[in-house]
Amino acid sequence: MQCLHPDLLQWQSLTSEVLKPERHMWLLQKRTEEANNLEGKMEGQDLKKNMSTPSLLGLLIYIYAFSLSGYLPCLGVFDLDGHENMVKEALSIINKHHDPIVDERTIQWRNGEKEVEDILDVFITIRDSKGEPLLSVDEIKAQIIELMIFQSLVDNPAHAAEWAMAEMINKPEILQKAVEEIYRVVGKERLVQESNIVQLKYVKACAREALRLHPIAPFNIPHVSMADAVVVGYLICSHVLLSLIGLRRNPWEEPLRFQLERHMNDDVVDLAELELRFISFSTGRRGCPGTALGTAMTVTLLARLLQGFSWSASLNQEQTDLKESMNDLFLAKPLHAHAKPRLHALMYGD
Ligand code: HEM
Repeated sequence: MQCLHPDLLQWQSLTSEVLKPERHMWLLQKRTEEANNLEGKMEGQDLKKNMSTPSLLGLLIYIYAFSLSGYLPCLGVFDLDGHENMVKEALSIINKHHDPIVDERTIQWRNGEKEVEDILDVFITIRDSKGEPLLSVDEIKAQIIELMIFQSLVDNPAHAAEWAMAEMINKPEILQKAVEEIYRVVGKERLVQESNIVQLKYVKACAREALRLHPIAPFNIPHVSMADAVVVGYLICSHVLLSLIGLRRNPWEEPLRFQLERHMNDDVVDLAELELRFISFSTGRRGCPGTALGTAMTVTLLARLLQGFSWSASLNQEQTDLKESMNDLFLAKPLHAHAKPRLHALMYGD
């Protein structure tokens, strides 16, 4: 039985094509190069230096922001809260940065100078059942922004790793155990690889606990179930949004404590939580298709930060400040911590 809107079916087949397991493996080499660059560039660098990133993060705020015209559409033309203007401004900055890359790449394909090397190439070359390009150039540009904002790809792994680090620096015994696990499994002579993730149970529990305690947004992407459903014993009526903040608290003891034991009893520790005792990647038909990629990025980032550096609160502070921002669920102030390299200099590249 086909019960999905054709546009949704197209969107789902597109995302499953772009994020299918073969592609995940195919892009491993590129992710490893990026991770290696990060290790080398860590000291003193601003990791959010891409000029379009602040605009993307700004857009995330407006996905959930209260807007009067959302309730009284007739007021939409007045843009009373200024959201429309701010979203337009942010989109124009993002487009200025991304459009030339898409345009140049499309020309390379037209001139036959290119082969499939990354997800942008996949978007350009993907065909429909008649062999025609599935997406126009404008649709490709829209898809890329969509992938970056709507799926929070741009910051979900960094958000989880930043919160995990902030929590762990305040709990040196946890930090120490995670580092010991990394040295036991991987050692000091080579950097953590994605293939090690399966053995890094304790590090994964740290990332999982960060995802539980610090979701990136207060509500799930506006997906609702069409019929009543039971989630962790709670009846959720149809058309109700799940609150990520509520779920991080309800089924847990001492829910606001960063406590790893709650995850260590399972034989396998995964970042995905299929029983929805909290929401990391969610589940079901609209669950995150980037679970494998999101897990790989989050755990590798966290593990490499722990492997490569000794961490402490920034100078003159005993603890990191764990206050949440007033406007969103990010740290009120970006994490500033003291990182001292502890591997051989050759491990940090040039
Ligand atoms: C730590 C990393 C990530 C987390 C925590 C995460 C979490 C989520 C969540 C909670 C949803 C909503 C599910 C729902 O409403 O039921 C979602 C949707 C989605 N995510 Fe992720 N995600 C992550 C990384 C990624 C990555 C790396 C990609 C792709 C490159 C991705 C692609 C998507 C897509 C395409 C959807 C929409 C699915 C749909 O609408 O059917 N995500 N993600």
